[in-house]
Amino acid sequence: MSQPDAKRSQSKQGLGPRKAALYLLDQVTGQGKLLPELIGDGALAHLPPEDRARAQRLATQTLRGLARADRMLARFVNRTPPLAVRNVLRLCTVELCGGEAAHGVVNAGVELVARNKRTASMKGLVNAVLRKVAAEGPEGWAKLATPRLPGWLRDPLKDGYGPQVVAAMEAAHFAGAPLDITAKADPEAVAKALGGVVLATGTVRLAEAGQVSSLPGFEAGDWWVQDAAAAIPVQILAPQKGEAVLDLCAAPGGKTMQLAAAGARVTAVDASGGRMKRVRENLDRTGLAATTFVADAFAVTDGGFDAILLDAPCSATGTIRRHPDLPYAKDGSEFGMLIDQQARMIDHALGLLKPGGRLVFCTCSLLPDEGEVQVEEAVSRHAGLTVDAAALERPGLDPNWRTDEGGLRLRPDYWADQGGMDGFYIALMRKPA
Ligand SMILES: C[S@@+](CC[C@H](N)C(=O)[O-])C[C@H]1O[C@@H](n2cnc3c(N)ncnc32)[C@H](O)[C@@H]1O
Repeated sequence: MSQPDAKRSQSKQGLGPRKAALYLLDQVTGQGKLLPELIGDGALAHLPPEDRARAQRLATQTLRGLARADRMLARFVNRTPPLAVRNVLRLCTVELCGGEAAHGVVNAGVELVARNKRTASMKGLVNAVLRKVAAEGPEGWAKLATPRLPGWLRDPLKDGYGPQVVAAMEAAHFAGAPLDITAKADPEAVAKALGGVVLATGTVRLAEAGQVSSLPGFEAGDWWVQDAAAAIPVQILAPQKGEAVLDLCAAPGGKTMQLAAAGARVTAVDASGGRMKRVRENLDRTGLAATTFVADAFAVTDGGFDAILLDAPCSATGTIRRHPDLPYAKDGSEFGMLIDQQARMIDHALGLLKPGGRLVFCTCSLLPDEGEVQVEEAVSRHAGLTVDAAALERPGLDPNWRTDEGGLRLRPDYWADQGGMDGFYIALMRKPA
């Protein structure tokens, strides 16, 4: 077969997207890589747009259902096969149990294993196992337990919240997430144009999204994608027109745009040049203004800001609904470094505030050590520093979400009947005048 013919035949069988999805799965589960990194590095660049979207969807769905797929496969496989074969079985199990036609999926699974010299000898096993999975189908799948988080994350979360809350978080992770949007000016008008609903905090939510860049108002810069929880830190900071606000870890810029849209004079800093490029593109698209710098936060020495937003680098464990790769790519070994860096960033940010200035510290983490504990400890390190719990009295923010030290704890299992929200921690601190 000539090369173009071979490509056409692969695409017809759906092998191209599945092969690419498998590459992503192997890299996440075997090499600890994150999907956005892999995709950013061009892992899917060789595919046409439709196949690219399908590959990404397959990898994401497989990771979201991975623990459940393993549970089903354990009934039909005696000895754990090598990772490359296991991932073919997982991918096909998720497809079969999602209602895909058995014939095509089983054939594709066998073909994928057969094409690889290292796994070809296992095609008989794959065929036999996938036929059994196909017989179970969506009904058998629905009877299995909700996928659990791996122990490195489940254990600290159980310590922080108890087993019932962790189970509710896991159910929210498994349910996935809708598309959330922040309107530059008019949420009602954006919701009407996109067929979405306006949530109590002002975020526009769409149940079905499709291609984001082709939605009405994207090109015109009327809105940007931002989880409902991620939109709350700037609401709590409540930037005023003309205030000098520093966004210390700004990329890709969702919060920078909120600050600019409120009329603040925004300085946006991020250590990553590549990510800061996205901030500039986002500002250009939305016609909003901010001064941008690529710099380490600790290298920023010009202070006197009215307010600072510190959306600190963290474990990102609050974003698993949207990033099911995270539990499999990470292992918790970064926690200590991140917690130490967050504390130092809080101290540095306080030095850049004018007397009486406000600092919002937030992380998209579920770990109290990256939230509640950071603020408690900051207050004990800095005489006169206060936490302003009154700043949390805002539309849509349930008083039950408040924490003892005066912050706000958001969890993926909140608003479960409306599609959930990312996990976040947010607190507004005031420097003494
Ligand atoms: C949670 S993300 C920020 C998200 C952003 N605020 C938004 O709403 O779009 C954390 C950011 O911190 C940046 N970062 C990590 N270490 C940094 C440092 N030492 N100085 C400045 N930025 C840093 C990362 O590049 C990343 O973009």
